[in-house]
Amino acid sequence: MQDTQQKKPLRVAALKRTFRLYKYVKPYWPAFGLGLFFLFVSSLANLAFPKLLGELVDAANTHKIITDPHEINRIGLLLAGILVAQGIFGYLRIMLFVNVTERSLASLRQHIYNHLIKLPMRFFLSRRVGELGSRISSDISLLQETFTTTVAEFIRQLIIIIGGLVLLLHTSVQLTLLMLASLPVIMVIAYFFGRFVRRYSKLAQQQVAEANTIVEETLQGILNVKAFANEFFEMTRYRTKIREVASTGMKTGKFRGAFTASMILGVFGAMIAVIWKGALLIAAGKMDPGMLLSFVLYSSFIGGSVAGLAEVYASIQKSIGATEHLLEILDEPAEPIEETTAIAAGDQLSGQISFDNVSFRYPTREDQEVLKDISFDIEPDQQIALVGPSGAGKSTIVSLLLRLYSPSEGMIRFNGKNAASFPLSALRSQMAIVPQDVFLFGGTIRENIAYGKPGAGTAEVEAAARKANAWEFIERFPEGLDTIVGERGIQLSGGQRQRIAIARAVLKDPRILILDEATSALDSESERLVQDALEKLMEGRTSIVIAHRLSTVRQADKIIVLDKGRLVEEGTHQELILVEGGLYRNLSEMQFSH
Ligand SMILES: Nc1ncnc2c1ncn2[C@@H]1O[C@H](COP(=O)(O)OP(=O)(O)OP(=O)(O)O)[C@@H](O)[C@H]1O
Repeated sequence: MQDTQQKKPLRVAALKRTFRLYKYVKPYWPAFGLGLFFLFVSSLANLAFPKLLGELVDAANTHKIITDPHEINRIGLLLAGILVAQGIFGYLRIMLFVNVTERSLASLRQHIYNHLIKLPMRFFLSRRVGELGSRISSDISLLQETFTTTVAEFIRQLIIIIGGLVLLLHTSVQLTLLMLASLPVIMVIAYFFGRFVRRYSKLAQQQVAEANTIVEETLQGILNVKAFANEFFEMTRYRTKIREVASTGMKTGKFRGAFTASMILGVFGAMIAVIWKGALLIAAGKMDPGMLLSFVLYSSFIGGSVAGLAEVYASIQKSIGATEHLLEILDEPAEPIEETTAIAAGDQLSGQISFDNVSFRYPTREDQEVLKDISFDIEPDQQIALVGPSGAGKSTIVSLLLRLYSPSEGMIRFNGKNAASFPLSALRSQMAIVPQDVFLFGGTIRENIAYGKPGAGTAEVEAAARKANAWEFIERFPEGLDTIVGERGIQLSGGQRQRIAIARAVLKDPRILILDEATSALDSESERLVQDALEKLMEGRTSIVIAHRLSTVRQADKIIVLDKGRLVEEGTHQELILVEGGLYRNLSEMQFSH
């Protein structure tokens, strides 16, 4: 008892949350309403059948000698008319519902994606990409089924059950009561099995998502899978998950089967009892055979609807699960990102940056202080190098600059003003990053370069490619700028990918440039081309280089040396190389000693 009391408000709350999604249907109310009307009319027409069929039989029966075929023909024609009307209404209803569903789902999909892409990095740190992707596709497909079929079925069945019951009572109160006596049994069965079906369906959804994650992750990292000869390892991993999915599915099947079978047993049991009683009434002259026929047909309609209602119930349970997943995403607070058209004069970056006593912990690992009390100043157009052993916190500094995260303590300033006071999009649109492992989209070279400035024309893209020393290899491809780079750019070499990323940054023309130097050495020719392009790119803007090879930082205006999250040294190459026992000096000696 206590258990149900605790559960009830939760269920109602879940249902209420599901109804929040109905706002996506709202704009299409007229079509939806018309669909409901057709549904209503065709369900009512459905209810006329048993009555008319009963009358048809009685028309034949009461006029024992064939004297008046007229009445029989009239009823027959009426039945045919209703049948045709029902077909037309059914067609219109389905068409309207599908239209409404498709449009509202498109808007829901768009809405969820728009929201997802604006979520802060913190959200993505604790989720797996494959799982999110599968949620968007499978949960929405589930809702699609609910919107198109389930809702309509639910309404149709309710009309048939209520209308049917009224007509049953009208035909024979005694038989109706007999029929209704079976209802409590059916309801108990529905409640009991429905709970299990819901529990296992949710589990199954989660397991399918996990299995999909394996597929997506291994396909994305196919190179690693092959290089490590881990195909069989992955097959086993997948097999384990798939078996779990199958076994959960089969468990659900058992309950669903038992559920449906007991429903059918209950319904047909009641039916037999009714026919038996009806036959006795006919024998006693208290009922016409046509009436019994109507009664049985109504009862079977109602029985069918009650059984169908169970399916609908299970399906609604499933879509509540799906809705909860989707709402979880929608309820995450997004970053305040807006489309930047023009940047306000006050938000224009001069290139001056300072870190004032910044400390930072990643939200997913609160106990580890990754940056400790970091302070430094960068003047406009300076070249800064961030140096330090692996894990020192160099990339974290860059993430904070991009405001992917906010400092736990202290403040970052641009133009002397708190970074948090700038609109996020204005800030990010004035920075560009050339990352260590360049990410290219699967389209053409042109699309990948133009990513730095969506809508850029061919001339602009070409100029950027030339500046980035990328034009010489693009030109050699038969398709030029329209060469497809392959999934994630695998059809290009490392040096070529980097130059495309540089061209992208050239096109963006940022005030602040961030370079994460590649650790993997390129051949000397590519290296020279990349280095030359970078130097051109750094001119006339503030640039921050995460340097892995110290040979490239000698020209820097300032080198910031980090170690285990602390700023340990700061100065030019000339200054730092003289610090006895200094980290920079040690690192350089190590690099140049072999
Ligand atoms: N998303 C994250 N969540 C939790 N901890 C992180 C995250 N990213 C990095 N760290 C931790 O923060 C510390 C600093 O990492 P960071 O990537 O800034 O170092 P780095 O100096 O750039 O190293 P490398 O030269 O190897 O790229 C490391 O101890 C790392 O484990």
